Amino acid sequence: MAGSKVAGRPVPACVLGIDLGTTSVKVALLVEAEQGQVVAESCSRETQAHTSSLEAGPQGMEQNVRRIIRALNECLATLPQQQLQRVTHIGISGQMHGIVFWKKDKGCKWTECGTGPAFEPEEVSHLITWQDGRCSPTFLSSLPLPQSHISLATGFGCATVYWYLKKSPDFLKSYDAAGTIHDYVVAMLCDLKKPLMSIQNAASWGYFDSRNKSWNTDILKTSGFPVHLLPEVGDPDSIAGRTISAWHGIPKGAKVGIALGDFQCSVYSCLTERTDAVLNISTSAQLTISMPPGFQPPETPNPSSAVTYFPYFNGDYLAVAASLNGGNVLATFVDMVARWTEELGLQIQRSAIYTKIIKAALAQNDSKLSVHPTIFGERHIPEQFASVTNIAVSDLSLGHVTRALCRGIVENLCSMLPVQRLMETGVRRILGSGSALARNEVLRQEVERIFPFPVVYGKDVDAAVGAAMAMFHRK
Ligand SMILES: Nc1ncnc2c1ncn2[C@@H]1O[C@H](COP(=O)(O)OP(=O)(O)O)[C@@H](O)[C@H]1O
Ligand SMILES: O=C(CO)[C@@H](O)[C@H](O)[C@H](O)[C@H](O)COP(=O)(O)O
Repeated sequence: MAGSKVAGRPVPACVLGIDLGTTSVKVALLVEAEQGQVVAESCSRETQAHTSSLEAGPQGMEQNVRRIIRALNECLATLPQQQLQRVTHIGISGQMHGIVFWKKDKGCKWTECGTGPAFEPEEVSHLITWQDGRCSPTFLSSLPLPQSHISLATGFGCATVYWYLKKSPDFLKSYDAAGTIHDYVVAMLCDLKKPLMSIQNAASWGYFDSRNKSWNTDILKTSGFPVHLLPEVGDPDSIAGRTISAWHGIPKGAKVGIALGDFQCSVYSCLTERTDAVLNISTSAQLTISMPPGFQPPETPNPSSAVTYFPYFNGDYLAVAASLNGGNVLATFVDMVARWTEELGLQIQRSAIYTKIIKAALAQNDSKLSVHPTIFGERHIPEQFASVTNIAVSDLSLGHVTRALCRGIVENLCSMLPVQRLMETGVRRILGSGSALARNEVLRQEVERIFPFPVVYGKDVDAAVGAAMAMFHRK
């Protein structure tokens, strides 16, 4: 059942948007209304998917795909059946750069659950995420030079494949398909024999030439890279296929869009003016501005540059300060407080710690502490870790430290893409997105102090909304 028509094509009645993030899964149901698309329902669930890496040890950052899909199923099970039965299109986004391997025809099995058929992962590897640190700078420099405008970094899909090829080759022999976690979900829903990947995600894997939209196949083949694992690549507005089964009440045959980058979808959910800058703080953090139509990134990257150019929609690019240090810094601080508390013999829920540190920081309007928060390094300076300076005995309360930490996260992003450059490019407004921002008033206060522009906030399901909107707006 479709709504009105646009350019002769029936407009979807109801679209499901999904975001498979690093910390949580978000889903959103969008319906056509007079004022445009509106969010009728949404849900988020933490995945708790972090798991140890058998091959890479402490440098590995891997997630259990079964837990990610379980969180997705839990989210969908909360949505009203009568709405799901109206879904005609599904837009899917997720954490970029990472890689999942699976065995073709055995990637999942479909079973009956409370809300109809659903799939469960079968012969699937862990997700090696964008936070993975197994590829040291020395290892990366031993690899062939990519023909791409984006510098190769640890946690990028192709770098991870090279690591397995050289350090654990038997691992690769078990699989004959690969993609990001959201490419995996698209492939399972549509029973794709060959995974399909959007330019947005291909650019995040490395060894991808965005200009001619192709993998560096010759470079990769010459070095023994298993090119059969590389997905087919398609434009961001492509339809990957149709669902092969009813899914949580969504009718069989629903159109599924090619999987998209989460940060591009977060931007797409709110960016309306070219004078807008988007600040997304989720597990990671990105500060982004639009590049002019027709912009093409330089042929070769500047590895020391903190700004990269990421494919967006319709051939456009975004200039992005993509920090590895966002909400994950706060999550690590909360985890540290929890562990210290447990060592002192007390138990306190991490959710309670978030509430208390935010409340303490709201009561502490300023702090002279200076926190450089890069506990995860940054891609352009991987070995510069965090530091705290100007520590006075008067500034040691939980409130001081939390306020300084929130300010440091925002200042770090501004050191990568300075306010001065935003002003020079004509930015007039900051659009805020991501759960870490939506759930933390101190972080919002520090954003509003640091940026000399009005700040407008989205919801905490922005990338899921953006993925759904992209389906509505397909040409
Ligand atoms: N109870 C909470 N209160 C405030 N912030 C929280 C809370 N729980 C998690 N967060 C923040 O939210 C971040 C995760 O945001 P989310 O949008 O779920 O990430 P992603 O999109 O990467 O999966 C965490 O890194 C943490 O900083
Ligand atoms: O690192 C970059 C871009 O290079 C980020 O924009 C990247 O998309 C994100 O870190 C990952 O997609 C993870 O996003 P999230 O889970 O933090 O929302």
